[in-house]
Amino acid sequence: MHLKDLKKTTPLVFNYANYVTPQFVANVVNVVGGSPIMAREVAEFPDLVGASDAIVINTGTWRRAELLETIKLAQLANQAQKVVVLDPVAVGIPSRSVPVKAVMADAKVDIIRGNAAEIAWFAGIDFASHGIDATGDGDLLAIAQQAAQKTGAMIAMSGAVDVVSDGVTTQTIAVDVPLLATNVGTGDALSALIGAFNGDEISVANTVRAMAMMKLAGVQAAQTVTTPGYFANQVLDELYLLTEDDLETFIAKEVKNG
Ligand SMILES: Nc1ncnc2c1ncn2[C@@H]1O[C@H](COP(=O)(O)OP(=O)(O)O)[C@@H](O)[C@H]1O
Ligand SMILES: Cc1ncsc1CCOP(=O)(O)O
Ligand SMILES: [Mg+2]
Repeated sequence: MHLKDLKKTTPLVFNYANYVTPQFVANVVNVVGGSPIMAREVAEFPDLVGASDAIVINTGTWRRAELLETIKLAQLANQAQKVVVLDPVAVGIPSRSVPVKAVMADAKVDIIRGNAAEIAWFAGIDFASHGIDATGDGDLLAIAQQAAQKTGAMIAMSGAVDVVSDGVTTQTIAVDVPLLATNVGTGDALSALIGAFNGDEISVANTVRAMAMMKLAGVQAAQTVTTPGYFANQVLDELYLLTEDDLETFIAKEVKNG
C-alpha cells in the first residue's frame, strides 16, 4: 500500500519478536502510522492472527521449547491468508538455521528480509558474516534473485544497497548511510515495516516502499545528527515526519531496475 493508505488504515503488525529490539520495532511501526503488537503466548495466536494484517516472525532469539508454536503461528497466518515476513537473524550460524528450516518446511513464508549474508544462505552462496552482521561482498543481485527462486518467497535484502526481488522483477536502492547499520534493530524494524506496507497486497512495489522509507529516514537523520544514540531517535522522528510525496519522490529518484 501507499504510505497515505497505511496512515489511513493503520495495519496491525503482529511481531513474534526477538527479545533484543522489540521496543524499537514497535516504535517504528507506530510512528509511520501502523499498529504494532507483540506476543509469544500460543493461546493468543488465533485471536491475534485474525486481528492482524501482517505477521512478522523474527528468529533472532529462538528457543527450541517454542519451535512448534512458531510453526503453528506461521500456519495460522497462512490459513488466514495474512502476509508472513521472516527475519532470519544470523541464519548462517548452524544453530540459528534450525528454526528457519523448520518454519520454511512446514509453512509458507511470503517475504524474507535479511542482510546480504542471511539472504546468501537461502541462495546457497557463501558470504562472510560476523554474528548478526554481513561482512563480505558478492553479486548482490544474483544472490537476491537466486534466493527468491529457491525459496519461492519475495526477497528483501538490506545493506548499503537494498535489493528486492521476487525472482522475476528485481529493484535496488543504492544509498549509503553507514549510521543505519550501527543501530541494532534497524533490520528487525524494517521487517515489521515490510509487513505493514504489504498488509493489503504482497508486491515488489510495496516491499520497495518499506525499504525506501527506512533508507530515506536514515538519509534525513544523518543530515541532523552524526552519532549513533541520537541517530536512532532521529530516525524515529524522520519516519514520523515523512510524507507520501517525500517517499514517492525518493523512490522515483533512487529505485533502479536490476
Ligand atoms: N552501509 C549502509 N548504508 C546504508 N544503509 C544501510 C547500510 N547498512 C545497512 N543499511 C540500512 O539499514 C537497515 C537495516 O539493514 P541491515 O543493517 O542490513 O539489517 P540487519 O540489522 O538485519 O543486519 C536497512 O534499511 C538498510 O538499508
Ligand atoms: C543482537 C541480536 N541478537 C539476537 S537478535 C539480535 C538483534 C538483531 O537485530 P538486527 O538484525 O535488526 O540488527
Ligand atoms: Mg538482522
